[in-house]
Amino acid sequence: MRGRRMITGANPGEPVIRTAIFDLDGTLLDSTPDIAHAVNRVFARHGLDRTEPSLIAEMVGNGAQRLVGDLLIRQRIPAAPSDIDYLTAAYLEAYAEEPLREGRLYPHVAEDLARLQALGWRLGVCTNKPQALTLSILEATGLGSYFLAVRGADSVPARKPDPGHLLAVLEDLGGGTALYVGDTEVDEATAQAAGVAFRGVAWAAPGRLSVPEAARLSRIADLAASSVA
Ligand SMILES: O=C(O)COP(=O)(O)O
Repeated sequence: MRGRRMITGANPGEPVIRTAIFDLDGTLLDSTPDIAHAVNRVFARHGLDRTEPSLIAEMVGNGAQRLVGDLLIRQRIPAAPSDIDYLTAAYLEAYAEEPLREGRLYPHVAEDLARLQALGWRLGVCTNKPQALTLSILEATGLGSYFLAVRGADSVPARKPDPGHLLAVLEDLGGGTALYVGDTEVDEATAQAAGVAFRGVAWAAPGRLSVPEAARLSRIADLAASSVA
């Protein structure tokens, strides 16, 4: 064991899990204000409607392209794939200018990741954000050093809910048994398809998870206490 403290499973003989992979938006970081700011800025430039951040929070999780496409559908704007490509590129460019404007880590995230790391956990990120933006945000929030593997949507052949996305992060971490921690149905479906145990966070937006509230993590550090699948 690499950690200073021995973690034992609930029942003797059950495997002890010390690998955790995290979703980013809505799980580690409340990025809704920054996503909303960037996408609304670009939409306004093209005479399109503004969308309330609270509604955007319900739509994030399937990547930038899908968010832009879904916002256009909501506004009943017929758009060719090339229009969606163009607006997505403009949105991501605007976002990259201010990767951390008003976005904030959820309470205790940094200290809890530090605790898991100190206990010898291998930690990774599996997000549908683009890789470069993900790395900028991890650096800006000071979380970068906790993760041994990070994969954004454009660093794999197919993004979440394709199980290959999560499994690529797990392979980067050396394989074995892991937990995936997320806040949306996309994360839940990805974990299920990959055969990885899932933990939902207590601060997920209403209606996005089927995991009962009582079974959700109220703190990330709670993973250390329930590390058996
Ligand atoms: O959809 C996105 O842009 C990112 O979402 P995720 O970090 O929850 O995967």
